[in-house]
Amino acid sequence: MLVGKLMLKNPIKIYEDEIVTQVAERMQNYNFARFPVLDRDEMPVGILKRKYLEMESGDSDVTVKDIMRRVSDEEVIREFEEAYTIFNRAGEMFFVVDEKGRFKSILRKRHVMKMYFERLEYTESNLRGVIECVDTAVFSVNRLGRIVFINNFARELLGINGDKIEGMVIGELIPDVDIMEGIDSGVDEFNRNFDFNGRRLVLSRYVARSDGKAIGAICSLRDITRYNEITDELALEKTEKEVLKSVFNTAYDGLIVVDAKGYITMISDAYKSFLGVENENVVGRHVTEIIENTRLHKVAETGVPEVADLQKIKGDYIVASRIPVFKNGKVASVVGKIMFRNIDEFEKLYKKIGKIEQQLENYKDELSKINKAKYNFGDIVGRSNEMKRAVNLAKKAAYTNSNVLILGESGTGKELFAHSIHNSSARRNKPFIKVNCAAIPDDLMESELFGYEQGAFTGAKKGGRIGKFEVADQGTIFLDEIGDMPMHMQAKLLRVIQEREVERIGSNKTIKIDVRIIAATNRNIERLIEEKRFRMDLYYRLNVVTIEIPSLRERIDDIDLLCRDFLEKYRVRYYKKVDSISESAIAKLKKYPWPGNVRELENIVERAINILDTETVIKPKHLPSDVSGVFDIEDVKPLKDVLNETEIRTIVQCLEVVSFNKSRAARLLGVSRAAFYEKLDKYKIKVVNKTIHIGD
Ligand SMILES: Nc1ncnc2c1ncn2[C@@H]1O[C@H](COP(=O)(O)OP(=O)(O)OP(=O)(O)O)[C@@H](O)[C@H]1O
Repeated sequence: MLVGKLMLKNPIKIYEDEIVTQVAERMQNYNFARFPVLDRDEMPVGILKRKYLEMESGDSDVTVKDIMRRVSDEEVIREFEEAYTIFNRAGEMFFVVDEKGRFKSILRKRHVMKMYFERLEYTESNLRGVIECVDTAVFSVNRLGRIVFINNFARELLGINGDKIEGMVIGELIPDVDIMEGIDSGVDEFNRNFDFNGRRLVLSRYVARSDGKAIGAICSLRDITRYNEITDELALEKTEKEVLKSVFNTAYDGLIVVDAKGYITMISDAYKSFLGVENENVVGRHVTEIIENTRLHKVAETGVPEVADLQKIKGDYIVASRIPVFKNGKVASVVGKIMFRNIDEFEKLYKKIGKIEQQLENYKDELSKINKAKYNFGDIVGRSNEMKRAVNLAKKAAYTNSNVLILGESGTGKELFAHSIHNSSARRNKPFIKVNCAAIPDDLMESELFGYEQGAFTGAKKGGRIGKFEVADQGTIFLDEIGDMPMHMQAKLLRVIQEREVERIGSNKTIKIDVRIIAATNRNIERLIEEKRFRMDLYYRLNVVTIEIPSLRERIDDIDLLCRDFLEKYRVRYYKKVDSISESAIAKLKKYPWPGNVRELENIVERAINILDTETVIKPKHLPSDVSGVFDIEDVKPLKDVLNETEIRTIVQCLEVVSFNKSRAARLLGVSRAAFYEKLDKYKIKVVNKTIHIGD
């Protein structure tokens, strides 16, 4: 502050030659202790104390000069000097003079001090405000390391609060760092990193001095924990950007990125060379300058993606996709991609996809044919009461959703019933899945029925596999030979029936399923339960409806009907002229005990039709000798042939029973797999599409 600003506006002046009594009278109304005295050239000459004025009352010729004290040089100050310079001078009142030394006014030390103090106060409060506002922790300590001032940011960072912080020793708050170290040498210190309560802080210390001596320190602390994290993130982002850049440039197809206004920000080398601008710097140019018929800038405006759009560039059609990229709800950029450089390539691919789709449809058709039930109740031949009862019960069961258990000897038509029930039920248009429990090795049964996830076990197929229950969803699953199901699988099956959900092997997700179960067995299931080889609880779940199919022995009268049916079936199949079966042949058939039931009868009729030559009526001689009991001289065959025929028949029957599972057939026949294959080869027995062919 300059003196001129702080001096009195209207100073009182007394001249040295004035008569004291007159001056005393004039000064009566002014309550000042001292008055400035000037000569008549307006130059300061002395200081007159009021006390002296009052003491001189009667003498009329005493002048001011006689009683004043002479002014010293120290008491004179120029108007453009700094006012604080008076603090080091003696005296309370100072003469302010112009550059020629002429009196301008007076300056009182008290007044100047007050002004400076107010200004200091103002500055300090401003400073505190600023320090509170900065997002840096700031605190100051005295020489002893006690906190003098600390801003809120620092309190927060150091995790301290309360009024008593000022005065605390900083070394107790931050024990790991000696903030006062080297303070006496007056050295400032910058960016000392240290860890504090799991955060990374940076300390800077400025030494506060007075008269060249350290009197304390002002410190700032910055938390760079997040900064360090950001640095790491940035490094990662940089790597990702590099990867993106190289992907961009190695992509076979053309790639381009434009900003929200359509200016190119990235373009792949492949696209540049396609456009013939490989040697130009096109980044930063508007896309319309570089690409013919482009719509990238339009997509930037509309924000609507365009996929597989035809675009003509240099006379060629290309297929382009334009995908907008949004940031905060606005288009930030658009990525353009030429999917195929030439429409011919696209067409080729399109045709290829078309072919694959067609194949897929064919496979789907095949699959639904495989998963379809073939037979209906109309295919079940039988007039006997037992049979009629079984069919009626099956028809009633078809209308419900209940599980069905079909019991009957081998070849009695259990599968035929299962198909018919499904085809008459509301599920008829949904899958019918047959599982032969006897033909699946124990260790594969779970994956076969419930499927597995990719990587569930060594050898598991990529992508996993769907189980039969899932395939049968909404439809029917036919569990044939249920009596052969291993105990551990019975427990799992029971859970599926109760929970109505399956869990693939290797998965912890359950899949809801809606499947009707029809189970069948030719085994005496009650005995299996007694022998603890079949779970009673599962049995009760399955036999909600039990259909018992009579053996052929029990319905001998149906033999005529069945024979007529099979005759018709194989006559058509083999293009043979066959009229009928003779009464005597029927009589023979009715006497036979039929261990193989209807399947055996069907095989015998088929065989008979095959061996008919010119005759058109099947006679006893066309039946196997164990059926006909007829043994003519013509029937006598070399033992070798008989053995061969028996082997062929046994192998064929066995294969049929085990649903053509060769390993199981070999096991049942008690021969090694290799020996079984030799036999198949010897007799030229082949299994094609679940049908047995004998001969070349
Ligand atoms: N009542 C019937 N009417 C017409 N054909 C029948 C009849 N019963 C069985 N068949 C025929 O007999 C053959 C065997 O029938 P199916 O496979 O249904 O018997 P299955 O009891 O399931 O035998 P397995 O217990 O050996 O599996 C089939 O070709 C089937 O068409």
